[in-house]
Amino acid sequence: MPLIETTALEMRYDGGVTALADLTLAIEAGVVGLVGVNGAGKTTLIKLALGLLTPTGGGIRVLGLDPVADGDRVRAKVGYMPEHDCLPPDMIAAEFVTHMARMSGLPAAAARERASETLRHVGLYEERYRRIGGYSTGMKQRVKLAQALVHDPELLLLDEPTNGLDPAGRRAMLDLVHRIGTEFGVSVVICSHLLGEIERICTSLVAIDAGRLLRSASLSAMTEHNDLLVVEVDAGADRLADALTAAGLDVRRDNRVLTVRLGDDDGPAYDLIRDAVADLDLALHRLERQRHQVADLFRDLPTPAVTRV
Ligand SMILES: Nc1ncnc2c1ncn2[C@@H]1O[C@H](COP(=O)(O)OP(=O)(O)OP(=O)(O)O)[C@@H](O)[C@H]1O
Repeated sequence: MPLIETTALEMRYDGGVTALADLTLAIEAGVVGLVGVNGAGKTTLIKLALGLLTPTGGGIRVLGLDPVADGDRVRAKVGYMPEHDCLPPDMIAAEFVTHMARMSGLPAAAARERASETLRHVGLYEERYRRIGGYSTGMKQRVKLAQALVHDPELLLLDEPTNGLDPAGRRAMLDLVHRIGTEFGVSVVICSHLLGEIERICTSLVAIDAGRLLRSASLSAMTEHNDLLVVEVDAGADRLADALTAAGLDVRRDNRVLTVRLGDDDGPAYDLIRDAVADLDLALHRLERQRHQVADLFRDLPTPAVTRV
């Protein structure tokens, strides 16, 4: 069952802005990147998935449920980390996250225990009794993540979780999201306008632009090797390219890096490269099968539909 499935989904706001138009997609379990420039319609889709907005056309199902008719049941199974600042500055983090756990229906003692545990998971255990107003942006983002996780959801919806963070903070937040997706077995939809930033932690990507689906692709194919070998030498790449071409291989050279197309039988290419490198007495830096690039999937999208970093 897809996590989120939409059929000809349309959302027109009062005032005439069409945020989503004829959007049909299926988001499968895993860590899914929902990418698109600011204004593409990502937040609108998240709000529709949570039952916070009612579509003006088409349909949406989340974990098999209809968020319009069954919003409470959907929200019990889904954690939501909003993009905007929404934390009470005068509250202590442990109290706030406990409160959110209580709101989700946990009894008082279980809520306190679960809040501590969740704050530990997001790296705020030592700081949990401090006022949120005194936290750094990175710590606030972690509190937002903790309140989304505290009721043990099946699906997490994260709206631009790296917003406002410096590069190290962004990496740390994405590593944390990746751990949640892989170690805790929670599916995650992570919205971002930066494809290049989130692609490394995602199992699939969905790109939208102006409320329409541009591309949806699993990244499993991206982790597969293609049929090219990459060979990098310190110096003498031109001589190596000549020698390999003379030996019958299909070789391209870009400075010190050669790409060699493997035939049906890989063996001879490896042997020929090894022998040529030895004969020419070159320093070999790299010899590996090339992988597909995620960017290849999105290369032909109209710019600036997806921002790359
Ligand atoms: N409450 C609203 N009333 C009217 N228009 C809205 C409302 N909320 C969003 N919009 C418009 O709908 C479109 C999609 O906005 P949305 O916030 O869903 O995009 P987004 O991809 O999440 O971008 P961002 O990351 O900047 O929030 C935009 O043109 C936006 O201005």
